[in-house]
Amino acid sequence: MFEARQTMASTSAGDGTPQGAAAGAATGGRGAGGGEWSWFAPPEEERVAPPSSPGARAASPPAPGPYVANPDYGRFDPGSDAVLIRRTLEEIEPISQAVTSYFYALLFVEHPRLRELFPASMDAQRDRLFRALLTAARLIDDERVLVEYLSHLGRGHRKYGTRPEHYPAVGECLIAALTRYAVRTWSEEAEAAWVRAYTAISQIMIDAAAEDERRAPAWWHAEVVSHEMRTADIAVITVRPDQPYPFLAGQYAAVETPWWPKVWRNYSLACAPRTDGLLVFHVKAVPAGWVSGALVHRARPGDVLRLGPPAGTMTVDHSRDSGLLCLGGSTGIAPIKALVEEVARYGRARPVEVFYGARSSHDLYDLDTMREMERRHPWLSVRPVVSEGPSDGLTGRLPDAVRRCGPWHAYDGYLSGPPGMIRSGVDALVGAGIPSDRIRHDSLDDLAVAGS
Ligand SMILES: NC(=O)C1=CN([C@@H]2O[C@H](COP(=O)(O)OP(=O)(O)OC[C@H]3O[C@@H](n4cnc5c(N)ncnc54)[C@H](OP(=O)(O)O)[C@@H]3O)[C@@H](O)[C@H]2O)C=CC1
Repeated sequence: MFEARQTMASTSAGDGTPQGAAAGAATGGRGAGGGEWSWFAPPEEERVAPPSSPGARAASPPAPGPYVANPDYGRFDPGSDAVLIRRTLEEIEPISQAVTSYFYALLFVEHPRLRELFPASMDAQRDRLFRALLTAARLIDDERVLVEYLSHLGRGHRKYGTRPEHYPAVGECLIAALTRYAVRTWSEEAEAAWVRAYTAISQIMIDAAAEDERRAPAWWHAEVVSHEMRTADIAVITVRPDQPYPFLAGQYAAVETPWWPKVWRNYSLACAPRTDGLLVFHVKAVPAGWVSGALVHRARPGDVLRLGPPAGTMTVDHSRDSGLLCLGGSTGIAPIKALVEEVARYGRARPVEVFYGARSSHDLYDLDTMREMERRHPWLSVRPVVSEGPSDGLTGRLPDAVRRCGPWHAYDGYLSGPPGMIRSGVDALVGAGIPSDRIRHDSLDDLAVAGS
């Protein structure tokens, strides 16, 4: 069903119950995996792959050529195929756990070598696959956004060691899982639509990865150079990447620690690009958080982390003159601080209003630094907001405090913090007259697993 022009082996999904499947698919435990949706994590041996060229560490050999489905299936039709695909997804959404468990079980039984590419615990991985499918299905008739999303996904998969020849195996097992569970909506037409869609999706991801490989490494090693505890559970961690890390202020990076291989989490960079090349992260250890706990309580200078490529669109648009209205909740102040540094670095004064929220004054762990920046930059105003206890600033919830000030219609909005804060913050900013296309924040789906 799925073929590749060059090196891809043809695979067969089989249609029976995979023996011992559950054992391979899920090992239990709390969610783990990357901070972005992923189907693959890197094989152990690739973690020490040497750079292929002085400038860029390529994780894999050149792509073996375009991946194509059997031409009998024809080209993907965004109109009629999208209808069939959405019908299938609606049917399996309530039983997505069973479908994805079966999918991974089948994948690991049919392709046991692929098991080693994934983290030990598959719980979060299962959710991620389904969310990626839902997102792709939702965007399927918006080609520009879909290509952007899948290209990002394809580039992000390089750090897991994903190769073009992995895609047919995934495709075969996905179709087999859908065949088994989407009993009401499955048909020959539905299957053909899924094959076409999956082929198109894979090709975009493969192409984006291959293009990215020509200009950037798949990951960076980064040595911890300082580790400063700011509260009992928040650390400010500075790292030195092994080669230049080109990013924009306001972006985030996936981080893997040596203690939880193949488990990646997204953290915002808390600085604008610096001349010394160092990067800063603010990390809060969340209860039972594998990566955040390790970064806060275990990491020390000299430890080496891995970083995925920078991502995120919460960046400063220097072609605009409008002010920046920034809401940072707790460690969400990290990218806001980067944005302030970026405005200062660029050298064109624009009003920047920062609302920095936390539960109590004690939790405003970076207020002194923000106040210091405020003293240096007349265009910057920093207002702390606490929801409990005494405050030398505003009290109440962050979005409510912003609503009470203003007017804000001439500002661009930037939000960073817990997903609930971002949702109600967006409502507050829209209510204050800022059009939604001038409001930036990271994807709420990415945030759902970030920081854990
Ligand atoms: N790029 C980004 O968007 C980044 C996001 N983060 C995220 O920030 C979070 C930090 O967590 P944590 O320290 O526990 O945050 P807290 O729960 O302590 O919340 C921080 C602030 O946000 C407010 N807030 C929380 N939920 C809501 C809501 N539903 N509506 C309105 N205001 C709300 C809090 O008010 P109250 O005390 O009243 O609840 C508080 O002022 C993590 O989820 C992390 O992933 C971190 C860094 C970057």
